[in-house]
Amino acid sequence: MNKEKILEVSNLKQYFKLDKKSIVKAIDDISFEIYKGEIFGLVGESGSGKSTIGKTIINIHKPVDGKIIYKGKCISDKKIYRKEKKSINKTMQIIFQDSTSSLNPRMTIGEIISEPLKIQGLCKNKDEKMKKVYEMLNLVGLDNTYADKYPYDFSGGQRQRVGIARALSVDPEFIIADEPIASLDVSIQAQIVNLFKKLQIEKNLTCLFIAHDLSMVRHISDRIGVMYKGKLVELANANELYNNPLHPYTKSLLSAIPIPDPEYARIKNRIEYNPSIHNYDKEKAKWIEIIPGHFIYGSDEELYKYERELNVI
Ligand SMILES: Nc1ncnc2c1ncn2[C@@H]1O[C@H](COP(=O)(O)OP(=O)(O)OP(=O)(O)O)[C@@H](O)[C@H]1O
Repeated sequence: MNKEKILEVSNLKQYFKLDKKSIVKAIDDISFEIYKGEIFGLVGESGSGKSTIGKTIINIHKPVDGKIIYKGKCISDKKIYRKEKKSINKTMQIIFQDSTSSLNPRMTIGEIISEPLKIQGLCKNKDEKMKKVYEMLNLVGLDNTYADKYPYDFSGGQRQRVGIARALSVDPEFIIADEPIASLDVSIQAQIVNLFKKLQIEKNLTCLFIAHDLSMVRHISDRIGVMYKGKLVELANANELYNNPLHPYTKSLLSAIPIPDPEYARIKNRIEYNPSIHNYDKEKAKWIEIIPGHFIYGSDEELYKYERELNVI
C-alpha cells in the first residue's frame, strides 16, 4: 500500500453542551491516520461518536481541541478551511447516512448529480454533463431513464444511491462514507461495497467508511478503528483485528456478527461487553501501539494483559 498520508487526525476532541451543567464528550482525544488508497473502517455502536468525526472533518463542527491535517493542510483551522473550501470540496466528499433529506425535491436526479460538477466548473457543455450523469447512474446500478425523474419517484434505497452518485461525480480522492449502506437491501449493500472496492482499485480512492457493525466493514476495509463512547479503543489491520481482537468491546462486536451457518451459529457465544471490567484509573489509560500497526487503549495493567495474550512478552 502507498504510505502517503491523506488525513491525519491528532488528539481530536469534540464536546457538546447538553445543558448548563452537562456536556457529552462525543470525541474524546482520538488520533488516527488514513493513507492514500486505503479504506479505513470506523465501527462502534450508535452514539459512539463516528458521525461526529465525519462532521468535524468536513468542518460542520469546529473541534474543541486537536488537529485535522488533510493533504498537508490544517483544515481544523476555520480560516484555512474557508480559504481552501472549494479545492477541499473538489477532492473530499461526504455521503451521509440518509442522503434522502439532502436531495432537493424540486431538482431532477440529473440536476442533483451534476450540481457538484457545476459548482466546481468541471463540465464544458450539456453533453459532457449528461455523459457524466449517466456514467454515475450506471455506476450505482441505476439506468439512464432515472436522470429526468425526481427524488419522490424513488425508493429510499434508490435515493441513497443517487446521493452516492452525486458524491462520486467530481471524482473525489477522499470520501467520508457515513453508514452509506445501512438503509439499503442486502443485495444492494454488497453492490455498493463492491463499488467502493472497485473505485479503490481503479482510481486509488481513499475512504473513511463508517458503520455500526463489523460484518460489512470486514470485507471492505484495509484497517479498522473501533470506537466506544467517544474513544478509539482499538485499531489494527482488518485481518489482525479479526484474528487477534484484544479489547473486550471489539470481542463483543465480533461475536455479534451474524453467521449464515445455523449449526455454527448455535454454538457461537455472544460476548456481552461489560464496561465496568475496566476498573483502571481512566486518567491513566493510554493509547499505545502494542505490536506494529495494532493500537489499543488501556491502563498499564490491561496493556500488560493484552501483551501476554499476544505472546509479545
Ligand atoms: N449537534 C449535537 N449536539 C449535541 N449532542 C450531539 C450532537 N451531535 C452528536 N451529539 C451526541 O454526541 C454523541 C455521538 O454522536 P454521533 O452521532 O457522533 O454517534 P454515532 O456513533 O455516529 O451514532 P449513530 O450511528 O447513531 O449516528 C451522542 O451522544 C450524540 O447524542
